[in-house]
Amino acid sequence: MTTAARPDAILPDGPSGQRLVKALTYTLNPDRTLHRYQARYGSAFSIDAFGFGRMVVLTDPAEVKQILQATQDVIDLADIGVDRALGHGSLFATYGDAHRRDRKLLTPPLHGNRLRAYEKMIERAAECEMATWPEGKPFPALPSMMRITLDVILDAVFGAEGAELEELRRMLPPMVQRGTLLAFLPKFQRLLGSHGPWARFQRERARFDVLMARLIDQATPVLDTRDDVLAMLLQARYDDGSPMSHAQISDQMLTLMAAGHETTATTLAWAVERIRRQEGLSDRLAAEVDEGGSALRDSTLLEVQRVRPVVNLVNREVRAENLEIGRWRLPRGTVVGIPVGLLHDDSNLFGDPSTFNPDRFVGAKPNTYQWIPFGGGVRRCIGANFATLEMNVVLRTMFRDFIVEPTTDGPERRVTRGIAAAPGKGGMMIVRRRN
Ligand code: HEM
Repeated sequence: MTTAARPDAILPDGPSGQRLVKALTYTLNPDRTLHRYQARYGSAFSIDAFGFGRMVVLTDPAEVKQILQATQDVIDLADIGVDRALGHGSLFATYGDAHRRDRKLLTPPLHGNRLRAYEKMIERAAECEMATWPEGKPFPALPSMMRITLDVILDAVFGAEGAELEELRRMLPPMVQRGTLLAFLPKFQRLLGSHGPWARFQRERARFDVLMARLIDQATPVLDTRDDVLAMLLQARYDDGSPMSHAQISDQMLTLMAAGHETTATTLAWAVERIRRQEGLSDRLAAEVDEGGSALRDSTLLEVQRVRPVVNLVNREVRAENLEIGRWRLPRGTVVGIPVGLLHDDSNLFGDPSTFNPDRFVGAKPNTYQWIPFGGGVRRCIGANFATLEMNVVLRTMFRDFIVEPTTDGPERRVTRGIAAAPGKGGMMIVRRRN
């Protein structure tokens, strides 16, 4: 235990020495590093991480629950300058009351009955991509899933068509990847001046705003005929009757794309990777589709996200003068990390945690503060229901039309891409069309 910075602070111990080296070690292999520190320091430790600086990592389920349940004046998302990439209006760059107000407007288009409107469209996007799949030859699932989830977002969220659709489809994935890197590594922003990645990102962002202005102009006269998220946001009103500004809407649309595209596609690639390694599972999932059921598919998705969460760490920053939590006293400004994988690996929470067992969730709902691939509390992923529906429809379409061949290959290792931790080979798959 150390008492650091402020004399009244009580922070957990952690590795000392070269901070840059430690941060790099964590970035290159977050899973192994976090497991190692947990074995060495116990349920709480302090580490260095790019973008966050010194961070207190908590893995005790009671402490994690306390963090996720706390109000936003006590602890909120860490401010790591995400606005540089996503804009000041982004849900990731607003806090407290401003965040609550914006979240209230963004929630309806991504929940409840609205989701049903997207189901057919998701199925069409999946069918279109799957029509290109080769039979009997290995190929990685990830690029294919990335194309499906991109098309779904551009349709369901942006309502994009024609020339704008084509341009957004081309520009958004590399732009978001550059933006994420620059948000986490602000020093790169000065690199190479007007020829560097930051200048390029700014040009792309300006072009994105032009395209958004066009999409808004196209949508405005026909709002009542549209059911995409953009059209709903244009009609949404704050409690005082005012609308969201177009600049804010542009920031939110980029945010939804950045948060929802790669995460959903990567989880689907893991689903393929895990399912192929579980004897008989592929056949059981296909039989369930034929019978019109979904219990095993739902449960498989929950279990894939337990054993292979694509977001490694949920972060918060203490806003209160002091936060007393368990043995610790965390002063204002302390960044707290909740390592999703370590919680999911806790044998007190999940029996035989290292075994992939899709049946464990059949007929059993996971605990919201223990199964946390979507984070938790007032900051829980706003797209969780949308992503769950999308993943479900993609798997249903896949098992309806294809036999997914099992494999005896070893597990693919986790590699961190821009935002998500992906299977190292992209989730290799071999399929045959069902007749
Ligand atoms: C499997 C897919 C997905 C995963 C694993 C995932 C995971 C996460 C996680 C871990 C967080 C942080 C939660 C926290 O701090 O407690 C988050 C936040 C967020 N996600 Fe997702 N997400 C996914 C899909 C989506 C989709 C499809 C969208 C939108 C269409 C989306 C939009 C957002 C937004 C806007 C936030 C910020 C919420 C806020 O701060 O209030 N996500 N997501």
